[in-house]
Amino acid sequence: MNQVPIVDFSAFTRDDATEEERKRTAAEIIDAFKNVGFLYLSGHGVSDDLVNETFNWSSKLFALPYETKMLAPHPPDGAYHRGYSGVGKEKVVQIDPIKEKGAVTSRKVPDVKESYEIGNETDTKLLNIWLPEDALPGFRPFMTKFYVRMTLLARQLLLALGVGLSLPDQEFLLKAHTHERYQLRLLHYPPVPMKDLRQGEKERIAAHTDFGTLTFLFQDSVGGLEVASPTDPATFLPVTPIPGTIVINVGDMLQRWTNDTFRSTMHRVRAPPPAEGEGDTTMPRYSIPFFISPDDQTIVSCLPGCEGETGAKYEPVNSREWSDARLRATY
Ligand SMILES: O=C(O)CCC(=O)C(=O)O
Ligand SMILES: [Fe+2]
Repeated sequence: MNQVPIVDFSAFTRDDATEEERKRTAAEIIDAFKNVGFLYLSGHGVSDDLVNETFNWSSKLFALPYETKMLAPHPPDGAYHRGYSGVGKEKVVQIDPIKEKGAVTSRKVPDVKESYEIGNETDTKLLNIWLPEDALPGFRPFMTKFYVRMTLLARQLLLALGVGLSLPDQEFLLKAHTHERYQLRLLHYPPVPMKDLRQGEKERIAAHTDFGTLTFLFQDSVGGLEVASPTDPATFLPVTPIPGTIVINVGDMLQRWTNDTFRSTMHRVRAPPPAEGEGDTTMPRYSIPFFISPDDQTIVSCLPGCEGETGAKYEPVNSREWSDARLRATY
């Protein structure tokens, strides 16, 4: 059974949506984030054509020769998360998001993936690292357009959270994300021997939590994404691709903001489910996460209404200092 719920977002965003419908949809999102930390969003308004086109650009990018991709190299500083990283460059490690006392697992086995990171084109501090235009003509304007489209969806989701959490200012979270210093990530997991993935000798992406506010993830039809079970965190459940949906999950920052009311759930990418006539090697897999994080220097402290019986569990933290420390640990 698929335990990750599907939420139809059109009942929140439709022009003629009633107050009742908006509240009900927001409540469904809150429930999913409390119980699982993941949901599938349907009715999100990002057209299939646009998503398909984005995947097409992504496969064109990764099909370029390595030397060409390296014309837009990710800087050595992990906190400058822009540009291209080749297979084996990034090693996802899990850091305790709560205690911040360093790595929980000391795993430093490289993931079998390559990635390309894109930020806000209007950001004057963290500039994007693009390929020369003639290496892949049209890529930059397209990705810039897609990025902007995703910021619109992020705004609607942040507003829905304000409604669902009954925040005194429903736009509170929206207002903490005005600079839109988000991150669009193109991921390519090249083919690997099936047995390596099945036996856990290699991973496409090791178990981790995301560290921002929310992640919006588009995945192709290959499969392999797994999420820790809400009832037994040692067991991972498949997040089977559902066409037309976006997988959305809570990041560590939002878990902390909500005083652990929401769950920032561990997830990973392993072997796709066994397929008939499968060979010795997995299919390549492409996915496109879009990460949203608060504005720099946002002080993240318990949201009103999330105190519960214990009161605020955590000291306020500065969002930028916190996430830079995590990013650096990944490189
Ligand atoms: O490729 C995927 O499906 C997941 C990617 C992911 O979890 C991440 O980039 O943080
Ligand atoms: Fe992730």
